[in-house]
Amino acid sequence: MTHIPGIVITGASGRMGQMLIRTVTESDQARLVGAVERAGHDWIGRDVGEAMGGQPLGVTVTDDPLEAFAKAQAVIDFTAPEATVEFAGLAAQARCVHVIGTTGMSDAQIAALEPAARHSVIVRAGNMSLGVNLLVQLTKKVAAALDEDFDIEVIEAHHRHKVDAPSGTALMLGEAAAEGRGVQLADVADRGRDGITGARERGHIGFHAIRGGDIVGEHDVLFAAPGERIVLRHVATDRAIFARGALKAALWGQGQKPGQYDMVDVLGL
Ligand SMILES: NC(=O)C1=CN([C@@H]2O[C@H](COP(=O)(O)OP(=O)(O)OC[C@H]3O[C@@H](n4cnc5c(N)ncnc54)[C@H](OP(=O)(O)O)[C@@H]3O)[C@@H](O)[C@H]2O)C=CC1
Ligand SMILES: O=C(O)C1=N[C@H](C(=O)O)C[C@H](O)C1
Repeated sequence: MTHIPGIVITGASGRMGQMLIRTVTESDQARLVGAVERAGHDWIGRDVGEAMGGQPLGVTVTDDPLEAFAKAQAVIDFTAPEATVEFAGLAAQARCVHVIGTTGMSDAQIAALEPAARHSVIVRAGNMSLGVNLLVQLTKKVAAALDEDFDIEVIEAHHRHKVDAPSGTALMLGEAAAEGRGVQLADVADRGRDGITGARERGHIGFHAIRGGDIVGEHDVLFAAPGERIVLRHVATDRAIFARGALKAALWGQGQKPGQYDMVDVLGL
């Protein structure tokens, strides 16, 4: 009989947490075996399906991540940077695949994942959708094909609750553009403009963030030259695309060697 991996969802009450619970429970390739929230959250001790306003799912929300991870083969984690660093250590102890969708992580927080990745499989991406990961590849190609006469700007739009900017996706697209150009993003990134900024610097990559309403996630990569513009665009209208990608990553990670991977590995792009 094929083994069906057990999955724990952290940040179960969040926008992505609830979408992930629906995606895992609707899948015949995975089982929901745990739901984690922080200590003191009013969902702790309740059945997660009932807490979401639906039928019971037979999984009680816990504030003890290690106890939940010990019963699972994968953890899908769309929470907050400090929580994700803590969960990485616990997922490694439990030898679970750790799928990380959390964005806004600092360089130090990303480096703190490395010890865990010696013992477990980590799949991390600022965007788990097929469409965005394809757009990343296209951005790299277009940037490599064009010279610095084309100014590159990354424009993103998200809902009013988003706490980090630029978005993880915008940074992935900026990294891809920089790689295509053969430069380091840190040397050329201009994050937002305000006041007397001076004329645009040739070869720089600009980032701009719009926040409003319930926008799920929109990303444009603009290549603007005198006389013409190219715009590469992705529009997300349903968070299910991220949840489906994350579940795919959790299943792909089973049996892989410990280490850090991304959605390009998972999707074979
Ligand atoms: N990679 C991708 O494809 C995508 C990534 N994201 C990213 O996922 C993250 C979450 O987004 P979203 O769902 O909209 O945010 P929400 O704020 O709706 O959800 C985050 C959840 O994580 C919980 N949480 C935070 N800290 C802890 C902790 N220490 N222990 C347990 N739970 C914790 C929060 O609980 P509380 O409310 O109590 O703080 C909340 O339930 C963001 O970083 C976002 O950018 C989002 C969509 C797609
Ligand atoms: O916070 C969100 O909502 C999203 N976050 C990710 C990001 O930072 O790019 C992915 C998606 O755009 C939605």
